[in-house]
Amino acid sequence: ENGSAAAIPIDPRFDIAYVTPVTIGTPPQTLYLDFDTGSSDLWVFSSHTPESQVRGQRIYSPEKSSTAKLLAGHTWSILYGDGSGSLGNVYTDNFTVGGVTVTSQAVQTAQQVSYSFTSQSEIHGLVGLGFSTLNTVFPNGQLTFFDNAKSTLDSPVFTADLKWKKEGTYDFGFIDETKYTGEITYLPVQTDPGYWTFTSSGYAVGDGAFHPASIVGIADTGTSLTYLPAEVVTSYWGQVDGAVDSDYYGGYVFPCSSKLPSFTFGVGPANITIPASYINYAQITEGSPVCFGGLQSSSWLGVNIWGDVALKAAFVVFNGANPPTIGWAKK
Ligand SMILES: N#Cc1c(N)n[nH]c1N1CCCC1
Repeated sequence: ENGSAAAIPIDPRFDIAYVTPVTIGTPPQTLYLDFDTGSSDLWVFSSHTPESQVRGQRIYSPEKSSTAKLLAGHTWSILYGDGSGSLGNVYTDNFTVGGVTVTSQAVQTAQQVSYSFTSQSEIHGLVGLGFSTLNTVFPNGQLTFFDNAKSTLDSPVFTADLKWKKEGTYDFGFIDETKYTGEITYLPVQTDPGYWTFTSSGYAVGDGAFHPASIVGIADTGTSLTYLPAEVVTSYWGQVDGAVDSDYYGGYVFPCSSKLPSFTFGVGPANITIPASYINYAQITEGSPVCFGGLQSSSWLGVNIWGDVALKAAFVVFNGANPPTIGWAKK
């Protein structure tokens, strides 16, 4: 059975993250979760989360679900690259997204969440869509929703059609030809250690010359911005009057009134152009004349990340066949 679900920006001012409605258990409990191709744990705010750490989030209560089963002796603990994290225990239960149901999905219930999760009331947990090798459940790692659902889908794929300041969609099991233009270019994926890792063929700043390069990075729906090698972002921000790489603000900032160039990245023989508006990410604070860039350096990260700023410029196919590939199309 195939499916389709909304990817809703959690903030109307800028695309910090997207959430998607899911139902868990019997009778169904609806939560809005962050679908994240950069991790592989499905965890939720729950009746096991201390009240002091819950601030408006919906919670999953396994004790209210007749189909919930404790996965005895199993725990989990995850730390994300931005320093946020969570931990807890594990149940299996019915899990449905956009009409696709997995009857015994490992649902990781949070017993602790870090403050950055407590402070974001619109995100009720995560659905990891990375490879199951990254799952943190101990002693036995669990399968992602996609790995569990794959065999029931017409095709072992899911697609991401994220949008700038608008609602997009995640589709499961099929490729909707109405969502893109031209051809889809498929690239090989390196599945070790478990991210959707691919190699971009280069970049161009605005209408400038294309610079062939091999940029190895991960396609990560759970990261707001895009983080690329210093030489790439330096050549981009070098074209913007008043842009500086600020220690104070933790990245490239620029006068909000500046005209930004677009950014084009290569996908095999094809390319995707990120409009300048997507790179004019947000004012530092409400009403500030200083704006934060959507393109930042990856040098302190140790990995290049094609986050939402890049993904929303394309229609992206996450092909879970053997071997997996990743497809990119203009839209
Ligand atoms: N850091 C980080 C990160 C990432 N690279 N992918 N998803 C992430 N998060 C999901 C929720 C919090 C951080």
